[in-house]
Amino acid sequence: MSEQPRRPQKPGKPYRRPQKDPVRILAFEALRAVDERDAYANLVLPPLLRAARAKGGFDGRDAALATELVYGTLRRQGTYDAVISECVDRPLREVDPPVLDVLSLGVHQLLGTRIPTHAAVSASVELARVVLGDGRAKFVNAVLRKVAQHDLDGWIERVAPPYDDDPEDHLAVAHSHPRWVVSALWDSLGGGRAGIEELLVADNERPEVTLVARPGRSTTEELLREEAAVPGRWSPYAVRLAEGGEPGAIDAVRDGRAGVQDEGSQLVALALANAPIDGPDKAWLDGCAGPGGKAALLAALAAERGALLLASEKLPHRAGLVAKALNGNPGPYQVVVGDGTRPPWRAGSFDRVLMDVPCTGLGALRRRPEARWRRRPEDLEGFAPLQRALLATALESVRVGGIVGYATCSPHLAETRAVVDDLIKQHPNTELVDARPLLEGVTDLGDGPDVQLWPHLHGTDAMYLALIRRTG
Ligand SMILES: C[S@@+](CC[C@H](N)C(=O)[O-])C[C@H]1O[C@@H](n2cnc3c(N)ncnc32)[C@H](O)[C@@H]1O
Repeated sequence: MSEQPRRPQKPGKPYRRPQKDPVRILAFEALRAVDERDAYANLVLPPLLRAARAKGGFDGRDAALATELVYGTLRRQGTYDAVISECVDRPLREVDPPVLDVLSLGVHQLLGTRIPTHAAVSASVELARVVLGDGRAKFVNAVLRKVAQHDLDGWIERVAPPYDDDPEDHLAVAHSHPRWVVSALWDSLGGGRAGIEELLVADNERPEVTLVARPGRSTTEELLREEAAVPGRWSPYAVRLAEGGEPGAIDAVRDGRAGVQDEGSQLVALALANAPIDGPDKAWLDGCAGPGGKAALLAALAAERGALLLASEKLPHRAGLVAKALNGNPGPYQVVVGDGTRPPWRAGSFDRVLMDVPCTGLGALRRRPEARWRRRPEDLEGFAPLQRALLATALESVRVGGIVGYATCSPHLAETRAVVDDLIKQHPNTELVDARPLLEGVTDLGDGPDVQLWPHLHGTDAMYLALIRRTG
């Protein structure tokens, strides 16, 4: 018996397994960790990259792309959220966070990299198929096709209010900073549109890696023998690493004779060390020393002068990092666990004191891509009493004629000038010292006497330094 002829089947699309792209899967995992566990990208990423490289089939270029995708997506999240909002039919808070992460990664590839449009969309859809499933991959595909209709400038024109209507909101959306941060940076920077825009642009760029050759332990000549090394801009101890230079591969860094340190931090330590004082110069204090970058430079400079550095830090594990950074210092030093608001040392016992106080870190946004979204204006209220108490300790710990450096890695006026002005008023036997001449060769330092460094003007973090002499 012959079989009844079957009705020809409609040829369905054969199922194709999603293509696993290790770079994008890793980038997605890092974003999830930052989102879900409040992790820091700069801490989450290195172990993920190490594990991927150890598994094999993941080279330096893959690592560079994964890093760019994670950092770029986080930095530009404000702009990208505004774009995605225009392309989905519900409020963003109703989009599942993992879906939003895949979309943001896709938007960054479309609007913030040179990856061709079709590759950016198809790689994102494949990623969605792997980590979200086929159904949601269709949604990702539809949204990203809408995003691909304009470039970044085109989108900014559509989603940011015109500058003339609302300058701060325009800058916030266009340059992906929270509005309150734009406002605070602008207050501190002063000036018109050009300066603040340059600053916001600089905050969105990847900072160079800068090394410090700790005096007496290494030299810039030694570091400059590295292939990727070029001289620093301002600090006589600084060497910059061009793209691709790996500090961990440098002997002097591995054995602590040199370290990774932004030039702004080097300048702060140098200015304090070089400020003129009369009388003895034997005892130096770093009252907020962890993790020890400035302490290591100060200790090396102190050693050249036969002075001792006491490095104090409240948190034991951070004091441990200080001890590691100072290990091998050619001169005398001591590391103690101590609360700077209840100092275990006698008043008036130091010739030089650094208080590099805990702060919002708004001056280091280049390095911590997610920090701008985590900080809240209320954080300032939390830091204010601690910053004042620590500066008060510094002013009491220094001897008459000695010098205090008050530093923050934030340019927010509430953490810089407001603290210094209050404390000078409360301690009549103190005076501000012009810090500018102590930053030799550094330009654009404003009216003084304190100093505010800026990423767009100096290529450094936005470090602040006030030098204060105790006069009685
Ligand atoms: C901005 S960081 C200092 C960075 C350090 N100077 C460097 O260059 O590596 C501030 C440090 O102060 C510490 N700290 C916070 N409260 C403190 C207190 N009451 N007394 C002493 N240190 C404190 C924090 O744990 C943190 O390590």
